[in-house]
Amino acid sequence: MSGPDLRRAAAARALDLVEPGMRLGLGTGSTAAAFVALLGERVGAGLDILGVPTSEATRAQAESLGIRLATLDEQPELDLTIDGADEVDDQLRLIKGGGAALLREKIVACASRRMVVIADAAKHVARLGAFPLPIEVNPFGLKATHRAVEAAVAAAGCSGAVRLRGRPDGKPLVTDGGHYILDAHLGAIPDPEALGAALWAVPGVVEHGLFLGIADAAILAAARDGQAEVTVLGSLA
Ligand SMILES: O=C(CO)[C@H](O)[C@H](O)COP(=O)(O)O
Repeated sequence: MSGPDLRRAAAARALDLVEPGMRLGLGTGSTAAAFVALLGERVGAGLDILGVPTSEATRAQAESLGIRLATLDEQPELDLTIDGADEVDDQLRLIKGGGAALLREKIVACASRRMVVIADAAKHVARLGAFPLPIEVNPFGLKATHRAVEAAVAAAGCSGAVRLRGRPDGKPLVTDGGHYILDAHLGAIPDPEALGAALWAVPGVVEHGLFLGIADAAILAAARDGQAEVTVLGSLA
């Protein structure tokens, strides 16, 4: 059972939540892409839904599959967002932004009545922080913001390096919104709420990848006896 099989199993369970006429937030990343691919098949078979993508990559994929799309300005209230995550804990707190789409992902998730995470069960952790926390920042005054983020991280009881995310050509990665990403390599985040609040207080921080109190449920797929076993954290109702 491979990673793509598990991602597809979680995505297939999420597809059961989709009803005709729904306005859907479409996440970003390989697991969200598995969901969009399955959704595209259903749309091809006649399902009518409206999607709001969380990145240009998801927009391109959904368009290629014939999924009807809108912007969040055209459709500011959504029924359901399905998205992946980099980590999820028992309280449905998430780290997101490994794919650099955290800003649009958080805006879209918060505009949705429900957000459901789909992921390989390996993303389910006892404590957040092994995955580097993405922090989206304005390019203006990067050095000052970088220092202030380091101080905020320390004030929230965390330690570790904060690094500017680069591209393979060595230049900084630029998000769909024209910002940079600082990745905080913390190992563990003892108090995610305190860290989120501390990061929010830093001028230049546009958004951080802690999704706290946003997800309603997580669909997690693990391999068991050669099959994908799906478990649910929270409620899908
Ligand atoms: O937050 C994200 C993108 O910004 C993704 O949802 C997250 O990185 C998980 O991606 P994948 O499903 O490829 O593991």
